[in-house]
Amino acid sequence: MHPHISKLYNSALKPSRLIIGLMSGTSLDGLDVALCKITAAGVHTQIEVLKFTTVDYSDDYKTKIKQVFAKRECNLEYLTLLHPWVGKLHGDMVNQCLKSWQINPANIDVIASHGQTIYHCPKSQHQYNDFNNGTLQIGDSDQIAVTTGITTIGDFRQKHIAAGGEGAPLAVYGDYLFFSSSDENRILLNMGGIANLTFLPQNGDSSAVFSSDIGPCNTIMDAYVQRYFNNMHYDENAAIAKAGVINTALLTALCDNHFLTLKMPKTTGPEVFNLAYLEAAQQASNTQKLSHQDVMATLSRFTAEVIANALNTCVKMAPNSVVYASGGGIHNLLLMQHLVTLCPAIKGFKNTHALGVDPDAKEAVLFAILANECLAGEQLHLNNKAQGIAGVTMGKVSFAD
Ligand SMILES: Nc1ncnc2c1ncn2[C@@H]1O[C@H](COP(=O)(O)OP(=O)(O)OP(=O)(O)O)[C@@H](O)[C@H]1O
Ligand SMILES: CC(=O)N[C@H]1[C@@H]2OC[C@@H](O2)[C@@H](O)[C@@H]1O[C@H](C)C(=O)O
Repeated sequence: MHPHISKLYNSALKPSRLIIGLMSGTSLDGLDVALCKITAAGVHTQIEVLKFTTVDYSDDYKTKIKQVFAKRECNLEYLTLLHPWVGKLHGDMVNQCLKSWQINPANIDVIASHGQTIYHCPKSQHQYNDFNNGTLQIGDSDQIAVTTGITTIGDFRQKHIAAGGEGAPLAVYGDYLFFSSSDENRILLNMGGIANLTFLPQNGDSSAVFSSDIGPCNTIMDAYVQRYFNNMHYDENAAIAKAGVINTALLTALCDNHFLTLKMPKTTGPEVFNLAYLEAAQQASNTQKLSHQDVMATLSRFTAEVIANALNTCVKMAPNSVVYASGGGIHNLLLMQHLVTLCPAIKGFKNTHALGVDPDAKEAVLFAILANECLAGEQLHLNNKAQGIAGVTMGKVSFAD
């Protein structure tokens, strides 16, 4: 047996493992790095987040990714070169974290790497009859493994697609295993570039559990700020949006979209919800001349209405649901205020801190859970046909040597 196989086998047999979860989301703000101690697997999973940080991306990284990100057409040579380059960079970032945390890489069982989504293409969003669902993440795991010397599990989304899913949201697995409760109906709401939710009814009926993208959260607002405000990545504390007035005509045009009418579960991305989407809505509502503040105020309300519709659909199925939010959008208090106003039937808005997980770390932790399942899990029986997720174990293994 090759030594790397026996090392992996031994990791799988251990009562607990040290796993580094890596998440690079659609907002392109940085690489989230969560060092987790995960004990057991499946419904017995226990997690301790030992360290968490976000390693900020340089402007150079953002510029390079934006050459291809969510674009229907791109330079294939550039994309081919970006794939190993991003992997190497993520590996370097992990090394930098381990050094500053004074942790010996030999003590880490595996790295769980999400990679950088470049294009997400569910069937509902493309016109090719011959093709089903597709999604593409770059940042090759072999590069991470070789750079860090740590076995790396990556490319999680492809198995979900192979099993009939859309490749997202994968949050449902970790959310179900770790955040389900027999005491309350829960909705785990992630507010990143795209908003998604996992519905966890308290009756423990796994066939009712589902996860779905909702629509845009920060993605259009971030793109707008980046286009019109020099050196700003996002509207910090909603300062711009708060100075504006909601425009009803633009709001109505923004809400008029096919994806938003589809039933959950469904997935989407910045391929649909982007500046072109806003510009089309402005044209349709003849609101091209609004101030930046009014546009941002309207986008904020639009985001809140889209998320509120999804939450209100869930709360009809599970009264007294409590929302546990995560992701950068929770820091946008204007958005959160709108949500509370629009969702009177939600029993409470909390964040995942209340459940023991830093809301900014949650997605990175979820990928550590998926890697743990890949190593030590048993077949999952969610029996959830609507989602097409029953019993798949995700991730591809890259060895360092
Ligand atoms: N103080 C703040 N005020 C307003 N918005 C904020 C604040 N802090 C973070 N954000 C928003 O959160 C975003 C980052 O969120 P996050 O890191 O969860 O996204 P992501 O993981 O890249 O997205 P996804 O989950 O869709 O892949 C920022 O781009 C910004 O829009
Ligand atoms: C294709 C892709 O990268 N999708 C992301 C994105 O960011 C949020 C939302 O859209 C979600 O579907 C997904 O990420 C989370 C981690 C998920 O799969 O659960």
